[in-house]
Amino acid sequence: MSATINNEDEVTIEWNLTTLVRPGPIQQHNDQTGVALIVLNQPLEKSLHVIRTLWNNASIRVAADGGANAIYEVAGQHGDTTFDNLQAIVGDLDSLDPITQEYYTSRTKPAAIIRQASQESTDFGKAINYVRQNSPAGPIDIVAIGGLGGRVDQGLSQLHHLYLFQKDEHYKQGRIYLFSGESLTFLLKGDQRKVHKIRVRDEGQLGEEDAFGKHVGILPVGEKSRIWTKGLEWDVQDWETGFGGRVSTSNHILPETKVVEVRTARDVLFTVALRDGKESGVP
Ligand SMILES: Nc1ncnc2c1ncn2[C@@H]1O[C@H](COP(=O)(O)OP(=O)(O)OP(=O)(O)O)[C@@H](O)[C@H]1O
Ligand SMILES: Cc1ncc(C[n+]2csc(CCO)c2C)c(N)n1
Repeated sequence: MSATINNEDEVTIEWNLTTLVRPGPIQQHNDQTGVALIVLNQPLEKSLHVIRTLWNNASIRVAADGGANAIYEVAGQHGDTTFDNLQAIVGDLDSLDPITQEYYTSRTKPAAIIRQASQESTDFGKAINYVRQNSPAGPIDIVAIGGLGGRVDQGLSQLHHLYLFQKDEHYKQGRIYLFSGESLTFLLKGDQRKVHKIRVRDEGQLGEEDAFGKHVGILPVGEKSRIWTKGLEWDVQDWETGFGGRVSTSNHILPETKVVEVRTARDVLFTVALRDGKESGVP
């Protein structure tokens, strides 16, 4: 996942989504392997299969406060040791269950308990800062396991964190992906000279091997934008989008598309569905 300058005017930003969700090392934007995982406090059982893959692919694994309860409830308390190598629990710790804390601090490699009492930032924010301060090899991409189906303020705040922690136009501090049950969401930095090339299928991949479904949304959450797309059923050119105006939801990746291309004047959220087994992955 990298950025290359094509000519004076055009920059390609590559997003290799397929490496995130298949077993094996993940290639990051800076060509290093590994990714940091942050677990938020949302039910995990519906997407446990993908979460296990993400967990095994990660090099740093952190729970934001009550996120540790969520992993204990789906695994530890049932004798499933998949998540026992949790590295740290970070937050104000008002949600951390004492049984969860006892469990993760008594593993062979105990989790660190990092209490930050501030009531001015969320546990998600504290966890992002912790990861960024504890990645010795430099900037690291983060996958946050959340869920937008809980409280609306918390759900919108999860999206807000994608903006808050990715102010740099070149994602110099690392990219952040939000995995929320049925979809993967990330921030496309706005600049008409940038082409975001989003790989959703590998070359030669057959439809039944697809990790992603066909549904795509492009959401101008912060401000209005103009967008251009290639590879979707309803491609648009210089299309104004804004809340209260038009937004692109339920667009479809075409069956022959391996890489979706998006240009956007301003920052927008791109969201792609995970294949759920019922969906074929092709329209
Ligand atoms: N009901 C919810 N709906 C959606 N996301 C949630 C919800 N509860 C918690 N989260 C997410 O999980 C993180 C850790 O949650 P935690 O268990 O500490 O809840 P909290 O103490 O209410 O969160 P915070 O203190 O960050 O507001 C939060 O920062 C938030 O991103
Ligand atoms: C205007 C304003 N609104 C809400 C909070 C409270 N708050 C913000 S983040 C957070 C969670 C800490 O874990 C809490 C309680 C505030 N400080 N300022």
